Amino acid sequence: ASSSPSARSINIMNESGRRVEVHWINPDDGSFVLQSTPDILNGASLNLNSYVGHNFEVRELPGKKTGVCAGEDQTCRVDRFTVKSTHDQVIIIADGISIEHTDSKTIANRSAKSLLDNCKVMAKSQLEADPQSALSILESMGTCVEKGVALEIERANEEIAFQAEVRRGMANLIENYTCADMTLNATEPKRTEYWQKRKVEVMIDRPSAKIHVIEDFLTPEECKAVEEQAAPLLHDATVADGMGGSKLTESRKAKQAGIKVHWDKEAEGDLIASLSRRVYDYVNHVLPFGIKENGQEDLMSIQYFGRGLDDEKPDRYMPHCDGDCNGLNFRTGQRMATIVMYCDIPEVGGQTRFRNSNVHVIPKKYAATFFSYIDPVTMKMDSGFTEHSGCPVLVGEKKIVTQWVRLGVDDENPWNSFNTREWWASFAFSFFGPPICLARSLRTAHFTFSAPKSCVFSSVGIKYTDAENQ
Ligand SMILES: O=C(O)CCC(=O)C(=O)O
Ligand SMILES: [Fe+2]
Repeated sequence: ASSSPSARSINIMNESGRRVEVHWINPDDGSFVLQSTPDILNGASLNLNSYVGHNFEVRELPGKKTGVCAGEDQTCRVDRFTVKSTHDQVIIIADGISIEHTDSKTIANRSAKSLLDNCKVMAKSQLEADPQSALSILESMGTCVEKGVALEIERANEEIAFQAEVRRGMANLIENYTCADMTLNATEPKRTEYWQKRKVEVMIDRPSAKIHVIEDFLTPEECKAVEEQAAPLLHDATVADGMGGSKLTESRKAKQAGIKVHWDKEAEGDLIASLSRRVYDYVNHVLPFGIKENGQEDLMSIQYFGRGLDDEKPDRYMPHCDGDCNGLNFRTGQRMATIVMYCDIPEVGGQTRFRNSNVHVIPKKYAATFFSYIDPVTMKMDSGFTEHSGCPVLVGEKKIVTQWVRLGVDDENPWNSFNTREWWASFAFSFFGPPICLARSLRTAHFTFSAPKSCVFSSVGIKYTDAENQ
């Protein structure tokens, strides 16, 4: 039951000075069902598992010695509450059996108020001591509030960091189990919307992290067009080996090919151009950036081939973020959204998993997973909720088309003029080039141009990665 989205765990605290009991009010017939055995003594609390919208009645009980209640004319006082949709609800039964319904918002308000009250007291006593000191009082009031707020934020950040670490640790542990669990159902959406008559399942909707699954995003014909253009260009997905070349990587095992979009043929209905247009239309439907195709990366055809259930090194894409997911500021020209479109679905494996969000997408033919990792208001990047993986493909083939979407690119500043931080660092090094890189670039003469910039200087922690390899 606790997995139902309307399930809420509520904490009832008795601060009334009296003994009370709590009844659930059955909406069908209005009958009362006692929830508290034994009675809740003053100072005690009760934890209830309930659902949003459920109603409860709190009743004062007669004193054990006096045999009567403390209300007017010895009446037993009652109050009611309804379970709200907020999480961490705390019901406080206060003096006079009056119910205070608190949650994270009211608790925050309360702590803000007490912070301010403390500062006011300080200011007041300062003012009494020296009525002429208004300006300096204003200053110390400001400092007082600032200190208090900073302390609160620091505490909250510490808590967030702690929780994130626990969450990451658990996600690491369960990655392989969840990919291997073929009985695991696709995650239930938070809500369903429609876009151009297509069903959109909203999986998470945070300011800096959104994940949508869109049905029938592309057509069989569009898939075929991409596949045909990809066929002669397919190559192993690689990352730089740090020695001036590239190598196969454990983190990403698949074939891929960049798919150029012929925008000049858009007007005549070119399939790939109209698919690409739809991608940008969707991005602009979700994000307020007015993204254009100019300067963006090509579409990417990625193909995973199953080699059987006991393949020890199956095609897969290990957990990664497509752009920055460090919670820091967006950097111009970098990726901030992705659409993964599913053309061919494997028989076993190949789910797209967002392990930190517990979002598990079982690909459907012609559907797409959209995710964005930027808060368009603060321009801060996601802090890991959109980290994702393509689970091992064991039986059958998985063919997807991915568009990594950047912000801040145009014809004059195309995506490959930005590249990553690491690229710039190693590019700078390529002019001075430590001996090992120079030697390498001489040895592989035909790679002289590209070799130096792929040098890895692990001793100084600089690594070359190109956009494709993220
Ligand atoms: O294969 C998948 O489901 C995920 C692909 C992916 O992560 C990407 O294309 O960036
Ligand atoms: Fe990815």
